[in-house]
Amino acid sequence: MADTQHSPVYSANLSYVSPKPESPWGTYLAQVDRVLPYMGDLARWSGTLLRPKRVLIVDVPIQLDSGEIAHFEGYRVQHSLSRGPGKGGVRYHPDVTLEEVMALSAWMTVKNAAVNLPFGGAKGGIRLDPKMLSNQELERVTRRYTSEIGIIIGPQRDIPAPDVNTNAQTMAWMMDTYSANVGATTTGVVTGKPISLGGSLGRVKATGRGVFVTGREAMRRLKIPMEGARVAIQGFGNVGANAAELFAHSGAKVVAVQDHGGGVFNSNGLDVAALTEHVLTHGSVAGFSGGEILGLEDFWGADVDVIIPAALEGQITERRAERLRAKLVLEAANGPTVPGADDILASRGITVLPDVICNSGGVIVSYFEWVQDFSSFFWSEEEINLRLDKIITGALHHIWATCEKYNFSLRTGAFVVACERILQARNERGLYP
Ligand SMILES: NC(=O)C1=CN([C@@H]2O[C@H](COP(=O)(O)OP(=O)(O)OC[C@H]3O[C@@H](n4cnc5c(N)ncnc54)[C@H](O)[C@@H]3O)[C@@H](O)[C@H]2O)C=CC1
Ligand SMILES: O=C(O)CCC(=O)C(=O)O
Repeated sequence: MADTQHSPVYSANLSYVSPKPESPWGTYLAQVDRVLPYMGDLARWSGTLLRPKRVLIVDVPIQLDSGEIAHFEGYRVQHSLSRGPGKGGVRYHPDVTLEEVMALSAWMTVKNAAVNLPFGGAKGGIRLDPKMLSNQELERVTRRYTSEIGIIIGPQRDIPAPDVNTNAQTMAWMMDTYSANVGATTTGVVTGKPISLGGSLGRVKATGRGVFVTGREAMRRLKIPMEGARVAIQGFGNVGANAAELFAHSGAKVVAVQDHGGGVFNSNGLDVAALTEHVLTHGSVAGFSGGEILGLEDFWGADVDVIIPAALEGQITERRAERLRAKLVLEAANGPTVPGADDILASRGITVLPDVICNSGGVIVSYFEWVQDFSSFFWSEEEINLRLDKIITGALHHIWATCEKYNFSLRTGAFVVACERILQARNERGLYP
């Protein structure tokens, strides 16, 4: 499956960002560029994809434990509201920028449409290093950020969720602050909450589960046996660790893992449960005694069948794409592959299962949580996992069939299916006044 080289033609020339081709927003533009020629008359709405609907930058001041006042820059971007309320996570990271959040929100729009959820796309973030803040400081920053973005979020407007360095506790603080500000307990304003506050069973593991389920289906199609398959994973947080557990449980061998602190390798397969325990106590896979040290770049050249980037954007560069030995890349992270690397992987016959389908398990179960909160009727974990499996495999097989029919890469096929739905909705809504 292949298509043409990436060279952005369409650009919205926004005054507030100047993306580089390999930056997250530049990557997103190159991906859209590739599908607009297939949109027919709907392409007249291309600006809907190339411009975020709403961009909010907020100053988040808090008092530190020392008594000092600190200011953090926060963002909430609603890329599209054409198919429903905004939906997408909130990231805490020292490298968060407006441009990154724009790209992440746009990928949410595409993801939600690719799996046909009734949402637009949004994302938020605060530029901070959570390791440098106490739990009390994190709570203060979360509550103040929620109040600042409170003017644009809400259960029918835009529903945040966890992403990198945020979790169920962060969502509980957000839900409580929003509820206090509007004067009513509003569980549906965020998803990924603790179960006791209207959270859904299965949400914590949902993204990793979706990566495993889509990976399993892709492996079947590519005739890569699960039993004994060698797997490498970058990122051992919520997504990477849960995906690792499911692959190991199904007979695959997780031989290489890398996180922000270092890498570990064991050709017989790492003990995933012991590694998870090690990360809980030490904060990183570094120093794990059940494997050898694996160098930063050696991770990308590891002899594996499947490689799973589950950390940050832009990790599979052109140089790393030349080194990869895997047959299949499962994009658990958002935007892990730069456009030039996509072309190299395609020319080397390496299949890339794109983020917008591969990591959609999280937002699918967030959708279930939102629905359960509205009806105050909660489902069993078994029911949730079955419904997740059905939606994600149905979406994957539809996209795969589209790719086979038109000779698209899986990324282009997923974008074609999703963008058609987004632009169709926009077209049918029309312009007002
Ligand atoms: N949490 C969720 O439900 C969803 C997350 N994602 C995406 O999955 C990815 C991971 O998210 P989470 O697991 O939630 O975050 P997390 O905060 O739980 O874990 C992040 C992991 O990435 C590692 N990491 C950070 N910088 C790194 C670097 N420079 N090199 C190697 N590893 C590095 C960290 O050590 C950690 O293991 C992100 O791209 C996120 O946007 C996508 C869909 C949903
Ligand atoms: O669960 C959600 O609403 C969004 C998760 C997310 O941020 C993502 O899929 O990248």
